[in-house]
This record gives sequence, structure tokens and C-alpha cells, in this order.
Amino acid sequence: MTDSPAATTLWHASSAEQTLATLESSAERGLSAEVVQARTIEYGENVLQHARSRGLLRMLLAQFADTMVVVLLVAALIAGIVGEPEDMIAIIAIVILNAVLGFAQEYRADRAMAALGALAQPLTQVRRDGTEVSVPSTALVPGDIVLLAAGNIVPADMRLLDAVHLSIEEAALTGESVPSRKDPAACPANASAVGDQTCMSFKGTTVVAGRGSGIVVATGMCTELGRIAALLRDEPESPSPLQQRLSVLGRKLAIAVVALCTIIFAAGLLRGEPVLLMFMTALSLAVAAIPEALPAVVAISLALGARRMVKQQALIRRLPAVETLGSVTYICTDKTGTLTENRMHVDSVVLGDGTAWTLSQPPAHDLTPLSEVMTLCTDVTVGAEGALVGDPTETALVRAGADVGVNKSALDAHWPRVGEVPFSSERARMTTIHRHESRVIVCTKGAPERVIAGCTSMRSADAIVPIDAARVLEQAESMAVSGLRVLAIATRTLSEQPDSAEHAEQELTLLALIGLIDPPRAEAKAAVETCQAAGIHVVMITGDHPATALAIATRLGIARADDVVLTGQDIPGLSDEDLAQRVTDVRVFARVAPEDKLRIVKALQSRGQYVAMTGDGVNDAPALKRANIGIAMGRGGTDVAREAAHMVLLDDNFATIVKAVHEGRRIYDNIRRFVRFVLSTNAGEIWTLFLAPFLGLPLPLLPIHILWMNLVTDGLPGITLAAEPAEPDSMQRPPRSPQESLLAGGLWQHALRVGLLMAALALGTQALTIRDGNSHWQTMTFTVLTLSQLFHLMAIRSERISIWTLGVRGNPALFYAVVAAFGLQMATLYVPAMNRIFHTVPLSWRELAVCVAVSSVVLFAVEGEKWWLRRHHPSSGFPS
Ligand SMILES: Nc1ncnc2c1ncn2[C@@H]1O[C@H](COP(=O)(O)OP(=O)(O)OP(=O)(O)O)[C@@H](O)[C@H]1O
Ligand SMILES: [Ca+2]
Repeated sequence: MTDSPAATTLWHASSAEQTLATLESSAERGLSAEVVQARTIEYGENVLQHARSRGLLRMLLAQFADTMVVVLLVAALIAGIVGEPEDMIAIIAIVILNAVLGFAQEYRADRAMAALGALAQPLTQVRRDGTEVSVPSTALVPGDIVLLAAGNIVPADMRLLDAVHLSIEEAALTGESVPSRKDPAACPANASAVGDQTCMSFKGTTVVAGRGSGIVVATGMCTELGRIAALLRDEPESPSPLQQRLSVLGRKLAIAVVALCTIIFAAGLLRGEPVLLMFMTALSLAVAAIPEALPAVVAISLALGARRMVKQQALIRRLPAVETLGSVTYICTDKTGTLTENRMHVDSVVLGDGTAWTLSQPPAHDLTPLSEVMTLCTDVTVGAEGALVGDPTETALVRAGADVGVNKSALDAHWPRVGEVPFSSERARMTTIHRHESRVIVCTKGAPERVIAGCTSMRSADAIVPIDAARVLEQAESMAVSGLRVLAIATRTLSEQPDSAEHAEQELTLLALIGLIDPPRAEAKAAVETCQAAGIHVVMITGDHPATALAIATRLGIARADDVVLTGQDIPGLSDEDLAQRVTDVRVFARVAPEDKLRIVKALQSRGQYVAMTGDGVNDAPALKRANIGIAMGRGGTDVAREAAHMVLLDDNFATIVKAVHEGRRIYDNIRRFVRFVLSTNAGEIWTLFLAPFLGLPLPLLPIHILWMNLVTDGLPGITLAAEPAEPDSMQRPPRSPQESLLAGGLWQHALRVGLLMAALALGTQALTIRDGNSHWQTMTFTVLTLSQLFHLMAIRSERISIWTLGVRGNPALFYAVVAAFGLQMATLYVPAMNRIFHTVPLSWRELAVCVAVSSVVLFAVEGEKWWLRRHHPSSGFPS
């Protein structure tokens, strides 16, 4: 990468023209594809160099760096030198196999996360070859002409070319959180500090309002941001709450296991077993039974879960969100575009005096002046073949205008725009100013109450009359009640340009109220029902009119028609305590400002709720950050909102949130299943070795057996529990408390019980076979324990549902894993070379049948437990 021109030029001191000339670009056409290609080679990608990502070798070596594995390897070496080298080789082989499997899993998870990271890359609007295109911001090169809009994160350092009300918050660079107003014309030559360079914008800062364009002068590490070394270090992803709790659990279990292994070791010595054998036994058991891999398993399930979710259009940006999604008790959602289709069309036009008609009727009045005003007052652009590009509310207006013969392009050419106040959710309106020769017109559209506040007159059926504001508002209300989105359109004629655009929004003449239809999404109603069954409250939070909001909410089953709607006017008057009091009764919040969203989240959280909140604007970011699950829109949303969110809806669809919650519950359940399985099998092994000496039995298993079981029966097939489909009732039970222990619902009791049963079966087989004078007792004990773990795996797939109902098809991976593990176990019995390594003997058919029959008791016992659960706790998910 060569030095960027930024290193040598003071861009802020050169004019826009000079900058364009130096970088050989053009404001209208941008760069050509060839130049972009050449400059990409010259300057590299527009990325900050992150702390090196973990290489493959490092990842592989990390598998061996685990303390327990190191201890085992060292012990195996010592054992090999003083005792049997065959054992040593076998142990090392198993450890390597284990590490390779761990590596494969982690690698898959890593790849999944990298793919998600690439998806989360923001796009930038650039002008290249004379057309506007969206490119990943990593693909920018110096000389590119970039278009900025409110909500963008500035993708590179730029010299601004033009700006309309452009204000940019530069706290990332300057620490100053008050946005600075940008002006391409004003740049003091001696403005050395970043904060003073008003004609520049810098990578990593955020556009909070307005729009503009600029020419890229520096990319990647050559940007101001790139120079600040401290900002380049990636924050490490902190472990998820579940992972943290698992490490605590793991540590406690480790202490217990070490204590038990010490007793086993001592008991063996007292009975006169060889020291080395006892030492290796105790050590193998410790390695096998300490569930130190659980946090890693969780990380992998979360990553793979995130990958599955993205296929359902939910992009996870923070991994722990996957596990906590299932705990959500409140979903606070936007209306427009999330619950509705955001595909609008004009339904009706109503004049100030109540004269109304729908678009199906031929207009009784000349609609051209109205249509011209509402067409001019939009940022819609006419793309190829006349397609309208822009905000759906605005394209609906332009389309309606076109229906009465108003041509957007021709109108724009006739009335060039000379000033504007852009739309913002806070102002809920937008104004543009246009000039033709000496005539100037002001066009305003927006929320009726805001626009009418600036109107002094209105158009009635046959004249311009003084406005009757109360009557018009009533009119708007009655349109909203039927679910229409209502916009007021107003205008004013001036003889000269006003000194400021804001001053233009007065003495307006109201032309009409426009009613727009935005149909609810087809799948939204069912998704709301699913939430209600799953104990999740759905709340609508919208910038729209209270009556429109309530009408749509009622249609979707979120609210009842007589529910109260809390509005943005009510909320500031409520103290935090009052709001917290009332918040859980409200289903619809309307005309809400982004600050109110933050207060609503806090109020719900203070009531112990676990809140998911959607948002799309710059000012939604604090609420998204604060929410337990902040959800941004992938299509309609801003970069800033996406950056702040835990999850991005790629299709902006409410139903996708519900799917993600469903998936989150499934993933959590599967992690729980895995923990249940691992703890039970470990308990089985421990009980067996611990109890044997007290029952006067010889050492039931050799170290190699223990390690084999650890790998073949719980390590490998256990992982396939992650592929288990959701239980059919997973969305019919209340959300799990995020504080709930992983071991809740009788999990550890189950593990102890089943472990004890496995040990009883193994030791019983051992005792009876020894009594019969059969020298095959160790092989049989080993086989019973292994097979009983496989039987347990099949039964444990559901906490309640019988294996006969589950069938094989729900989780074929698990079925194959069980078959494979069974085959491998048979290999240790019947392949002569394996006999030598495992110190086993080929069992007779009768002996094998006994082993299978005895171990199947575990399956029937666990099925019996489930049957009892279904009988006595028919409704609840997890009885405690
Ligand atoms: N392009 C626009 N120009 C002028 N006014 C608009 C425009 N878009 C929306 N409005 C008005 O501003 C209000 C607030 O808009 P905002 O985008 O905050 O919320 P919304 O789109 O109505 O609903 P939601 O918050 O559910 O997305 C709208 O109800 C409408 O009256
Ligand atoms: Ca909106």
C-alpha cells in the first residue's frame, strides 16, 4: 500500500475544484471502473487493520493448550517410559483425534462468524461511471464520489462537495458529542484540528441529519481514524452469560471430580493395585469427567445457531444475543415496514372543508396544483424506465401525481429546488423551496398537526378560506381511525427566497389531507399470535398518528379497539416511576420520539422485563443499545442503528423476530440437552469407578476405556444434539428467566440419577460375570457402560416427548452418530488389533446380547421418567 495523498496534502485548505482535479475525479461522473480497479491495487481496501485474526495453526494448537489435555499428555509420556508404550500411543492418538474434532468444530464456527461479519458490512452510495451504485464501504478508493445521508457512518475521509443541513457527530475522533454543521464552502486554511475542518468529513463519524456528497481523499489506515491506534484494537467479544455461568459450574465440578478421583486413587492403592495404573486411571477419569469444554461447546452452538438464523433473515451481530433471545418477554416494534408492508398507495384526498374523494372516483376538482406540490416535496428519483426510487411514503405521492399527469422530472426541471428542511422523525414534516424565474414556492408535507400549526388558510371546494384547524384535525383523525396514514400537504408562494428554510414554514395554505394505505404484512398477525402463546408481549411503538397506530394494532391483534394509546405528548409529563407503573398496560405508543423509546425500554426493564426493541433511525441507537436485544432494520435502517444493534432484520419483517426467538429457544434447549447428557455420562463413569472398590470389585475400567468413552460416546455423538429440532411446544411456554440456572428443572438430579443407574448396570454386570467365573467381565463392563450412554443419548433428545413420537427423522445426524459409535465399539471387541490396544476380548453373541439388553434399561428408565413427567406436569415445559 502506498502512502495516501492525504499524508501530503492539506485537503481542507484546497477548494472542491482543486481536490477533484488533484484526484482526477469528477463530481458528476465519479471514477470509472478502470480507475477504481487501478486505485484498489494502489491503495488497498478501505479497511482498518485489525488485530490479526487467529490463524489456523494457532487454533489447532490451542486445542492442545488446554490444561487437562497437557496433564494427560505428560502423564501418558511418563507412563509410556516406565510402563507400556502401546498405551501411551493409544492415549496420544485419542487426544489428537479429540483435538482434531474440536478444531473442526471451532473452525466451522469461525467460518460461520466470518461469513456473518461480511454480511454485516455497511454499503455506501457512490457515483461511478455517471450512475449511483451501492458498494461495500471496503471497496472505496481515493477519488470516489460518496453520497451521505442521515444515519450513515462516514466510510472514508472526504472533502465535502455539497451539503444540505449536513451535520455530523465526530465524537469518535474529537470526543465532542455535539454534532458539527458541515459547510463545503467554509474551511479556514489554518484549521488544523479535525473538529474545525467544516468542509471535511471523517471515517467513522456519523451523519445525524441532512445529506451531502464528498470526494474520498483517504481510505483505510490513512484516514484520521486509522491513525488513532487505540481505536483499531477490536474489543474482544465478552463471553455470553451462559458461558460465564458454565465456567463457574465447570470449576465447581472440577473440584468435586478431583476430590473423587483422589479417593479413587487412594482406594486403589489401599487394595494393592499398581501405583501407575491407579494414577493413570484417576487422571483419565479427571480428564474425562471435568466438563471444561462446555463453554467452547456453547460458543460453537451459538455461532452455528447464528448461521442458521441468517438463513431466516435474522443477522446476529453480537453472539450472546442468540442464547438470550429465548428469554425475551417484550417485543417493542416499529409499525411502518415491520408490521406493515411499507408498500403505500394513496387512497383518498380530503380538502380542509371535508370535501373528500377516493382515487377510484374521478376527481371533481383540478388536482394538479396539489399533485405538483406533493411531487416537488419529495426526494424521489426517477430511475431507469421510469421506476421511482425513494421512501415508500414519497413514491406513493409521486405515483398519485403521475396518475393525474404530473411528471416528476419535468416538474423538477421547471422548479429547481433552492432550499429545504429535510424530513426527520422529530419534526415529522419536510419542506422544500423551489424557484422559477422570480417566483418562489414553498412545499411542505408531514404529520397533520405539525403542518397545520404553520397554516393560516386552507383550500376548500371552491376557494381559499381561513383555516379551521380544529375541524381539519378532526378530519385527519377520522381518516386515521380507519387505519390510513395521513399526511397534510401545504404550500405558499413568495416573491423572493426566504433567508432561512425554517422561516418558510409559516403562513402556509393547506391544500389537502392525503390518506395512504399501508397494508399490514400477511404473516404479522400469525406472528403476534405466536408471541402471545409464547408469553411474549407485543408493543407497537410508532411515529405515526395514534388513531392510525391503534387501527393497525387492532387489526393485528396487538391491542383491542378500546385500549389506551400513550403518545409522545404524554410521555414527557410522566416521571420515570409513573411511566414504569403504566408501561406494562400500554400496547400502543404513537407519535413517539426516539428519546421516548429509551425511556420505554428502561421503564420495562425496571419492571423486570426482558426487552427486544426495533429501530431504524440515528436517534434510535441509544434505545437499541439499552434494550436486551436491540434490533435494527437491514433494508430501511441506518448504519448507525445497525451498528448499535444486537441483531439485524434483513427483511425488516416482524415475523422474523419471532422466528429468531423460536430459534433462540431451540438453541438454548439444545445446549441444555448437551449439558444434561455430558453430566449424566460423566456421572456414570465416576460412579462406576468410585463405587467399585466399596463393593469389593476390582478396577472396572482401564484408562484407555475411559478416554475412549469420553471421545466416542459423549464427545462425538453428544454434539449431534445441537441438530435436534425445536420441541413442538417451545413457543407455547413462557420465556425462561435469563437468571435461571442452566441446571434448573431437575437437570442435575437427572444427571445424578441416570449416572447412578448406569453405574449400577455396569457394576452389576461386572459382579455377576465375575461370580460366574467369566474372564470377559472387563470387556462386558466397558461395553455396558458405552452402550448405556448411547441409549441415554437417544432418550435424552427430548425432556418430555417419547422417543417413539420423536422418530429418527427429526435428527438423522444423531441416528448416524449412534450407529457409528456402536460400530466403533464393536470394532474394539472384534478387530484383533483393537483387542490388543484396548485389552478387550471378542464377546460371544450371548454375552453381547446381555450387554445390549442390560444397557437398554437406561432407555426404558428415562422414557419412564418422561412418561411420569407428561402425566404429572402436563403443561409446563420444565417442572422444577
Ligand atoms: N417523507 C416524509 N415527509 C414528510 N412527512 C413524513 C414523511 N414520512 C413520514 N412523515 C410523517 O412523519 C411521521 C413520523 O414518521 P416516522 O418515520 O417517525 O414514523 P412512521 O414511519 O410513521 O412509523 P414507524 O415509527 O412505525 O416507522 C409520520 O407519521 C408522517 O406523518
Ligand atoms: Ca419510521
